[in-house]
Amino acid sequence: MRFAANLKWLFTELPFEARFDAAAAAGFEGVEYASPYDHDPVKLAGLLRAAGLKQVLINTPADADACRADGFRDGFERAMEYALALDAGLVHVRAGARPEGVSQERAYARLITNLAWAAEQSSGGGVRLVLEAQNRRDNPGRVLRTQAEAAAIAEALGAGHVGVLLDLYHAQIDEGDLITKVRELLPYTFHYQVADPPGRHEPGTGEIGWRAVFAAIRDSGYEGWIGCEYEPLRRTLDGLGWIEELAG
Ligand SMILES: O=C(O)[C@@H](O)C(=O)CO
Ligand SMILES: [Mg+2]
Repeated sequence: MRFAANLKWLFTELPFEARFDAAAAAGFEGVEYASPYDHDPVKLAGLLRAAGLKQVLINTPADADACRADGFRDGFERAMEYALALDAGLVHVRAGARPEGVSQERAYARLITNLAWAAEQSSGGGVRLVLEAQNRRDNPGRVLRTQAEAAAIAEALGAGHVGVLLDLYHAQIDEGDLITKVRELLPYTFHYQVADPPGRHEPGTGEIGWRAVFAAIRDSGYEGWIGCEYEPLRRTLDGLGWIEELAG
């Protein structure tokens, strides 16, 4: 299994630019971070190259949620520019939270319309899009509510390059039954992220049975990356033993 360091969450003991080398020195071959937009893409590409790292995933900009009527298209185009500059294979298209005064049904319809447009814009370009259903406790008002909804949208769009980011932290909080999800969502799962609830720290610090879950991922034949998107309990390096212990 291939683990990517999420540089928004890991190695925060260091300034952002220094996290690339730190991740590579710790043995990571890939990195992800939600928002590259405060940085020059050429500079980011140089940091990746110098550290010998692959950029695995970025998000669409935080002010361009796909459930909104305004701003999405410009934000998506910006995300695609960064994805191409960084050679990022995956763009997480943020579904976002229902705008005030807008019904769930209307926001959901807007999400589908925007995603259909984004799927068409990005078809044949080598960048794949993923949808992440986030838990309702941390994300009140979120429009994409379940892992099954995310998979159903990917299926309905039928684009082939739109799939699911199965974040096991969110999935555990709202739904549980993770091993079934790993197996049933495999055709749609382009990316995983991991953290252990309730604290969102390293796997092994909370309630998930990680040995069985990682064994299910391995047995499923999943070949993508697993993003480490957790808040280290102490220093990042001190907490990396779970990779060998639970997923080795
Ligand atoms: O799970 C999360 O919070 C992230 O993957 C994210 O993309 C936040 O928008
Ligand atoms: Mg996530």
